[in-house]
Amino acid sequence: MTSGLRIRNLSKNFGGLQVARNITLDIPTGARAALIGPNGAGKTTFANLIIGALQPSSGSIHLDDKDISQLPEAARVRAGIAKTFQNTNLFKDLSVRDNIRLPILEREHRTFRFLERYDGDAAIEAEVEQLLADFRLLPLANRLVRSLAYGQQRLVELALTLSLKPRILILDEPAAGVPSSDSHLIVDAIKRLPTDLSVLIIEHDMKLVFEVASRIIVLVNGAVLVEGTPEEISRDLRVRELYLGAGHG
Ligand SMILES: Nc1ncnc2c1ncn2[C@@H]1O[C@H](COP(=O)(O)OP(=O)(O)OP(=O)(O)O)[C@@H](O)[C@H]1O
Repeated sequence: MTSGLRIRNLSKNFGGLQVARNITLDIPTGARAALIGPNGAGKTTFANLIIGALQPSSGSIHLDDKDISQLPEAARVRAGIAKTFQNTNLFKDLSVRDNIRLPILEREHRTFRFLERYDGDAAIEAEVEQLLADFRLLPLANRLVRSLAYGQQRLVELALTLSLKPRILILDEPAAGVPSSDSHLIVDAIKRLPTDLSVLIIEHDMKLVFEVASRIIVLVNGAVLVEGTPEEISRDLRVRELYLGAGHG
């Protein structure tokens, strides 16, 4: 049995436009992989194929030897594949703690009415407090999300995603919009993610990529140009050409 994500000959066409070309990749359990490439290379499309927001034109995706290629998005979340919540999913006028509690209640199929007091459940509350602690959010737990700095809001998104208990986590531009003075918050949080979680980071910020990734996949025109360790990638002449040329993505 192969543990982790196994992608074979994955292709996607939009009409005549081929945006994923025969992508073959393994993302083993515990991997810290980054997907980089110029604008329009197909990174978001690839992430959407993995989470099931898009169905492939051909090829397969296996998670621990289970073929998930045809599963819809919700079933893939249940199988353990999650992409970070986007800022728009946060309830800005609720506290950080309430925001983190909501997806856990939803996961546990508990009903929660906004205007009623939630009477608590020890196991759920313990999980909420653990996530707050894991993401160093305890000092901010009672603050309204609206009042947080953007980088702190992105940490709340990460904590929310972890409440889904994923096995594969896709971070789509986790530092986008975060001022460089706060990007260490994101880097530190990624470094502290559970070691048995596989992480795929799609990111334009090369400094962040080189700080957290142990494998880098370079996508160009929907195809894998090269895959390797950060050292191999930084030495690769084709990658250097790509990034020294115009259209740095
Ligand atoms: N739903 C769609 N229909 C048609 N073409 C699409 C669709 N979604 C994406 N594309 C095209 O697929 C190509 C890859 O886009 P994609 O957004 O995946 O690239 P990307 O590498 O994520 O780019 P960026 O770094 O700019 O976010 C682009 O040419 C884009 O215009």
